[in-house]
Amino acid sequence: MKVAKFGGSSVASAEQLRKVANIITDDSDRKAIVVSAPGKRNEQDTKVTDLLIALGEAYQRGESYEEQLEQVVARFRDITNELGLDDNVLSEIKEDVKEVFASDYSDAFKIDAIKSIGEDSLAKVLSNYLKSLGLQATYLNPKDAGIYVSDEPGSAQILEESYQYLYKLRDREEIVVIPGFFGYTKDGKLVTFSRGGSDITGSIVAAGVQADLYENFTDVDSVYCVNPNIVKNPKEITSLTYKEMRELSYAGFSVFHDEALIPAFKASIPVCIKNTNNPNGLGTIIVAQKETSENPVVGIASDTGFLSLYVSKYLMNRELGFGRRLLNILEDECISFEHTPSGIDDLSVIIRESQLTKEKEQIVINRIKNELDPDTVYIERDLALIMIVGEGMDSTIGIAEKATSAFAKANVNLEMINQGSSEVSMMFGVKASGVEAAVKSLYKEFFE
Ligand SMILES: Nc1ncnc2c1ncn2[C@@H]1O[C@H](COP(=O)(O)OP(=O)(O)O)[C@@H](O)[C@H]1O
Ligand SMILES: N[C@@H](CC(=O)OP(=O)(O)O)C(=O)O
Repeated sequence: MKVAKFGGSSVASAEQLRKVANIITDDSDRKAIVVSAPGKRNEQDTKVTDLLIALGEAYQRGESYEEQLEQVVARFRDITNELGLDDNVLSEIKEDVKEVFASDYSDAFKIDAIKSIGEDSLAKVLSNYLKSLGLQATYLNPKDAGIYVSDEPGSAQILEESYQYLYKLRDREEIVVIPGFFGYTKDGKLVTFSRGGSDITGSIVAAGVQADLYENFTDVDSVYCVNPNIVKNPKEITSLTYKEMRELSYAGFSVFHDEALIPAFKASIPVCIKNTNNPNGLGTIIVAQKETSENPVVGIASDTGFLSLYVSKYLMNRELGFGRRLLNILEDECISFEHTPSGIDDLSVIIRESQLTKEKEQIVINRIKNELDPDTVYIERDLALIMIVGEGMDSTIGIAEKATSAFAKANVNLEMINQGSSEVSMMFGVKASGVEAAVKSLYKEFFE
């Protein structure tokens, strides 16, 4: 049994859904289908999820959301009209929106319920389309599938008990079409995963049914060794390990959600990234172990939107608990952090900028000054992280030298270097303005 997940670009229009249906009918093992909301039909288009988020924000501002609602309905009307399907889903969307806003849930849960309408509606449309083609298919809501999650709106975590319910899907004769991106708490509240979370649903379903393969269909032929939006026509990756993909997707390979690997990894299920527009291509297979290749580096990922909280104090290393108290302040202020490179008398905390708003920044700085009495404390924003990844790196000499020389050739200053204890990756912090030049230079150094 295979689980096939189709991302937003694969379900963006009737034309794309015809391709999806062909892929499903091409392989009778593709019995569990997970779908995202319709994505962009072209560069200028807007993802349905982004339209729904705008609708929710208008509601929160107390403004009319009719325009956004009509845009969402129009996206589905185009699809149902072109595929010759009934348009019940259009009135259901309007009903769902009305019901959500009339509920007594808090705004956070209301927004999650609104965000989920894209996936939920598309899953209904796809199952209707498959049935119109004569296939035995059924829409299955995540609640009925048994996808139970924590009540953390916008960043749900799967509850382990879900897997026992999902296993029962193996007994179904028909193809089940499950909306990605969300699940339900045990007391029935709808909660979404973080953005891009339909990848997570696919992995959870694959682990639940103990699939032979989790196929993730997107709009590129494979995972490339660098973001194709930075380096044109980069080399393809034919295979990589879960650990390598986890590090690369954490550090910016948005082709696959960085939390989506965990369920498949735990259940030892291979993942294959394929292109809906070229489904017979080999794609990229993600497995537990692979043959070491002659190039110890498999990929170079980069992501912007980070900041560094820098604290220095003479004899910091002699002050027991200094680091813990600093991190406690962040925890108190509900700020998660990414990395903490440190020196003898100083400590940097790398944080995603979205975590530290300007108002929170002043609160944190004042608390550090009052509670830790540092010599200096300041925040440096507009940082980017670059990750060089490869299982073979830990036994290869000279990787750091090649990397630092690539930065020098690009005339990009290094703000930070951090070698992951796993030795599968090496991380560099640079100013966001230099990230593209640095990545291009690193690609030249390691892949050309
Ligand atoms: N290393 C990479 N390899 C392939 N694609 C990448 C990589 N890094 C970023 N991407 C981007 O990820 C996109 C696919 O992810 P996404 O937009 O989420 O697709 P989907 O709509 O299928 O979910 C590609 O179109 C590409 O622009
Ligand atoms: N539609 C949701 C979930 C998702 O996974 O989308 P996509 O498969 O298009 O990345 C989002 O935009 O976050």
